[in-house]
Amino acid sequence: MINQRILAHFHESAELKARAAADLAEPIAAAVELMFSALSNGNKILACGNGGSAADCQHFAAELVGRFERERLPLPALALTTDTSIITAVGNDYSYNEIFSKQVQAFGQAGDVLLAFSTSGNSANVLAAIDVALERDMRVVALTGKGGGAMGKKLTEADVHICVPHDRTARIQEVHLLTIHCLCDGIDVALFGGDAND
Ligand SMILES: O=C(CO)[C@@H](O)[C@H](O)[C@H](O)[C@H](O)COP(=O)(O)O
Ligand SMILES: [Zn+2]
Repeated sequence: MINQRILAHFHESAELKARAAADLAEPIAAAVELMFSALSNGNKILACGNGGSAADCQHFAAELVGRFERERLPLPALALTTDTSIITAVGNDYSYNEIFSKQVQAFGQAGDVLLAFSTSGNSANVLAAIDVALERDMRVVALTGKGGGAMGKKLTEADVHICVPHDRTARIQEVHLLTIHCLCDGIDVALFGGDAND
């Protein structure tokens, strides 16, 4: 019984990844271009999301500040999910919906990129962060699922929407993680050309 369920998880995840590749290659490539151009201009990437997506933000920032597969200088990426003092103060004194938007107000500058994760596309604190980012002339790379929700409707032509074609949060998150690695690889290739494994 449990083995059947495990097999089903693996099959569903593999099937989604294979099916989504064709749809997502283009927006992921656009996101690499947008991020590389921002980094090349001295701008930075701020990342926000809740729960599993908070972990995705930290995973991405770690690979940019540390490294992905190749040695290189640290790149400026900041997860807005890690400072418990800021998160608890803003959550307590204002509202949980403002825990990311206040940080975008504090750290975001024109030309920076907001990497916004939400599997539903409907998390209010991520939506508020996008509002502030757009007000500040930042670009947004949105990783969503379930049709993109309210986030999909907020984005402009200058932003990038990577929407996983699935309705199950766990499956969407699994494709988001693969996407993070594609973004890191794309940035390394833009910096150095070729591929570490060529
Ligand atoms: O990791 C998971 C589920 O796999 C959860 O922690 C999940 O991230 C949380 O329920 C989030 O609050 C969902 O928010 P969102 O993806 O809809 O923005
Ligand atoms: Zn999860």
